[in-house]
Amino acid sequence: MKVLISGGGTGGHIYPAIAIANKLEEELKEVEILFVGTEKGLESKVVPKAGYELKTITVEGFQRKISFENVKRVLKLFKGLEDARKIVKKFDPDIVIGTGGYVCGPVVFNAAMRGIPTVIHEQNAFPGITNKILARFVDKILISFEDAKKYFPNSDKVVFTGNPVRKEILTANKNEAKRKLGIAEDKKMLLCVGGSGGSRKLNDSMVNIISNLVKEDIQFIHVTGKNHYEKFIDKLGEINLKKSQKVVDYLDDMATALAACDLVICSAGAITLAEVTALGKPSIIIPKAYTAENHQEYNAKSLENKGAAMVILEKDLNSKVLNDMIFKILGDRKRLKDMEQNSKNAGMPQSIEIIYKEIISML
Ligand SMILES: CC(=O)N[C@H]1[C@@H](OP(=O)(O)OP(=O)(O)OC[C@H]2O[C@@H](n3ccc(=O)[nH]c3=O)[C@H](O)[C@@H]2O)O[C@H](CO)[C@@H](O)[C@@H]1O
Repeated sequence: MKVLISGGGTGGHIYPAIAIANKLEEELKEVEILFVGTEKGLESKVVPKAGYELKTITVEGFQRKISFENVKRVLKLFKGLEDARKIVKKFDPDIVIGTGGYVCGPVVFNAAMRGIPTVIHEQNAFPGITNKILARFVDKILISFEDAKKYFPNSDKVVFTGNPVRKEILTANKNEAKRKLGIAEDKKMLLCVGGSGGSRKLNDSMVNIISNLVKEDIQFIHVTGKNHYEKFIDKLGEINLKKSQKVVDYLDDMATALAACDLVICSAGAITLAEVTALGKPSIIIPKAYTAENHQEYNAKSLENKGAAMVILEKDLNSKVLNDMIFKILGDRKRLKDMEQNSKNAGMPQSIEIIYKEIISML
């Protein structure tokens, strides 16, 4: 069986695609998988590292105003459509799966026009523009929040599946992970990550908190995001970190870091939250402001309402507020335990099974 998967730009579109690819490989004896992304997107690094072949096409989103840049992007879209047509024709897939991001537009559209079975997965409660357009042409729409249904008029195609989590994360074990990281099993560990690109606001607060974590001998990994790393290290200045205290630009092995930690500080990307809850981790969530329809605040509040997380809005965020919350939660065993249980209850680790069944039912 041949499966073409396309999704990209940010981790939130790429990792669900990888989770689906992993599951298809695990379940089906003979499956050939090809990814289509862009050279510029994170997928050009992440997909080959995950062991899959990636073909790239040229496509970019449009600006919300009339501009010369948009004219160039229209031309790129035509080129992207032509590249996608060639890839789909040559690979001749049995099914095409799109997980969002501009790149999957031309690929999924082309496959649908050829009569190849097509399915899209939407990670957010408020669908992205590409999925909204593709919804008219595809055979099936998989959604992760019941609320998303109202944005898709042909509701007979819509199936609620939740967000898929990679197998390596679902199967990771806390003590094993702590051993792998070479850190103490009996001491608390903090993981701080602002989505696949990092969060400048979160970095600005964390840079002042790290000296307190060092003073209190708390184990941590802080992920700055690739574009923010150098500035962060500059601002941090001379500081002696222990082996159990790390600042990195990106985590290739999220499974180990997430499994090992006792508390996560994160932004509210849908896949990050699916992973955090699949492992039942308590969290302090700082939703990124100005995301489409403010969806990160919506994601974050829904976990806070379930008692799984505490939320700090970016407008209220500063080092003191975050520092106090970290130490308050870490120092309260009962609260940590309750949040852990509530987080587990909010998780949907079975999502990948549901998605797999839906895909198979189309063949
Ligand atoms: C600013 C913005 O609009 N962000 C959107 C984007 O977020 P973003 O791309 O940040 O996506 P998520 O936070 O949902 O997921 C990030 C993914 O990257 C992985 N990861 C992250 C950092 C790292 O160092 N290593 C690593 O492996 C995480 O484990 C996770 O699998 O897509 C999400 C899903 O469509 C949306 O909900 C977010 O709102």
